Amino acid sequence: MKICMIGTGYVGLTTGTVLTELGHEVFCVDKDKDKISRLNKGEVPIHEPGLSELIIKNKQRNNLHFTSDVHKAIKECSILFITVGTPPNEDGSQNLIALDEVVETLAQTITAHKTIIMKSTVLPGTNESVQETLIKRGINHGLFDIVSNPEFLREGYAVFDMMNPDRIVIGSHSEKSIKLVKSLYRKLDAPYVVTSLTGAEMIKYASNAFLATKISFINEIARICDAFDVEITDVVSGLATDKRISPHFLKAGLGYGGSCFSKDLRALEYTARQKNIITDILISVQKVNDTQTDLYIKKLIEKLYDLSDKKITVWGLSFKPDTDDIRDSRSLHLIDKLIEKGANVYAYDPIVHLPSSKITCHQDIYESIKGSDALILATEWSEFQKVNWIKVKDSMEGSVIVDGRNVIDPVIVKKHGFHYIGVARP
Ligand SMILES: NC(=O)c1ccc[n+]([C@@H]2O[C@H](COP(=O)([O-])OP(=O)(O)OC[C@H]3O[C@@H](n4cnc5c(N)ncnc54)[C@H](O)[C@@H]3O)[C@@H](O)[C@H]2O)c1
Ligand SMILES: O=c1ccn([C@@H]2O[C@H](COP(=O)(O)OP(=O)(O)O[C@H]3O[C@H](CO)[C@@H](O)[C@H](O)[C@H]3O)[C@@H](O)[C@H]2O)c(=O)[nH]1
Repeated sequence: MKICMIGTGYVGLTTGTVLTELGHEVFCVDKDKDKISRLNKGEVPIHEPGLSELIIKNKQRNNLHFTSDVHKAIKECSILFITVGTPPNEDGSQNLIALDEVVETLAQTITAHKTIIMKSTVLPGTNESVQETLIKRGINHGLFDIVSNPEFLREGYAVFDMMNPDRIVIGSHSEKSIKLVKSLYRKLDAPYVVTSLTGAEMIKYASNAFLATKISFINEIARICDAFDVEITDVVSGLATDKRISPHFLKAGLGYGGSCFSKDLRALEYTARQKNIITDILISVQKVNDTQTDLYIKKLIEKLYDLSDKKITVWGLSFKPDTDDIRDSRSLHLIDKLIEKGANVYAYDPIVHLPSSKITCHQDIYESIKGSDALILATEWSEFQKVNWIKVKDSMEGSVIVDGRNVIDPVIVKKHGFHYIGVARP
């Protein structure tokens, strides 16, 4: 089947590429001409394990194309995916500028039947309003169907998650469209959840809200554990064996970052408020997350007394390992707070190099800790677990390590003379 992917970002590029792997022909479109030109030259604009290999393979097979000619791509294909960004506005509401642009393009272009599949995360009611707009703009109701097909991939595992989804959610009342979407994914082994347009939209928000709640829950429990000198990892082991709880998403740390959780929780809270629903749980989840980095700044101050003019090294800038994405990264929040306190911040990340005048970014991990008073591990790249701690200790001026992700073995670093501060790890 011929598919047009409108928006070639983390989701669009991965979805488009995986769909070619499933046997379809895909035209990935983006209004960012530079991105399209880089992709056509063979450059992959994002870091996502396994993605480049699949792009190269499917470009060679001539079933993956990159273009900025959206009108032509829409005309060419009867299946259109929408994968543009839906970032937050200041007040938490959803910024739909990109989606509105796409709808306008659709209104100008559609002359033959299209199945429009919404993969961008949009609030309940958005797909119905897209439908109404197209009709108002003169597109006959019989010329298109809208399906909500939210995406659940995690960055860093995007290809794996798309190939091995836990479920495929389809929101539609049209039997024909439901059949069509199922046929797109027929090679995947996953259960389908078929519901209404708004039902599918809501499933996406409820999933992210639940996952973020698990993280803030365990971070709150970690705060209590810390006060009682209880090891959080023991508590999690005890919780994880209960099948009703599950072992996943219970890693205490600096909190959740990334382009989705904070944005989606704020949008859900905002839209609920429009209906006079006060989302006490969602508000608390965000409050815990927003204050989580402060706890570790406080612990650092307790050790170093004053951060002004101290040299602090931060390892990890991306919001999680195996991605170059720094959107809402906890590491960057932490760095801002360190700078506010007068610290000189040095950083190292295996992929991300920030051209910032506020911090010094090193390309070599050992260079980054030379003369440092303290080291903070903010993102758990696997490289950090293989470092030579003797070399690190010799290079540093001080001996404090803040392990914001609980991945360093405290026994080993203490043996090398470090003062270890983990997340509820007495
Ligand atoms: N990133 C994730 O892990 C993830 C996972 C699931 C769902 N989502 C959702 O998917 C959507 C996309 O997220 P993303 O991270 O891929 O965003 P992104 O910012 O990486 O990519 C969006 C792309 O759309 C392009 N674009 C904007 N307006 C356009 C237009 N009018 N025509 C063509 N292209 C246009 C942008 O140039 C950009 O390349 C969001 O709604 C997000 O919430 C993201
Ligand atoms: O136990 C955990 C798990 C995650 N995190 C943090 O939570 C954030 C988000 O991690 P993760 O969910 O793995 O990455 P995302 O790529 O943001 O994926 C989330 O957001 C996507 C966008 O909506 C959804 O598609 C995914 O299902 C959902 O997991 C990161 O900062 C992690 O460090 C923790 O602190 N503790």
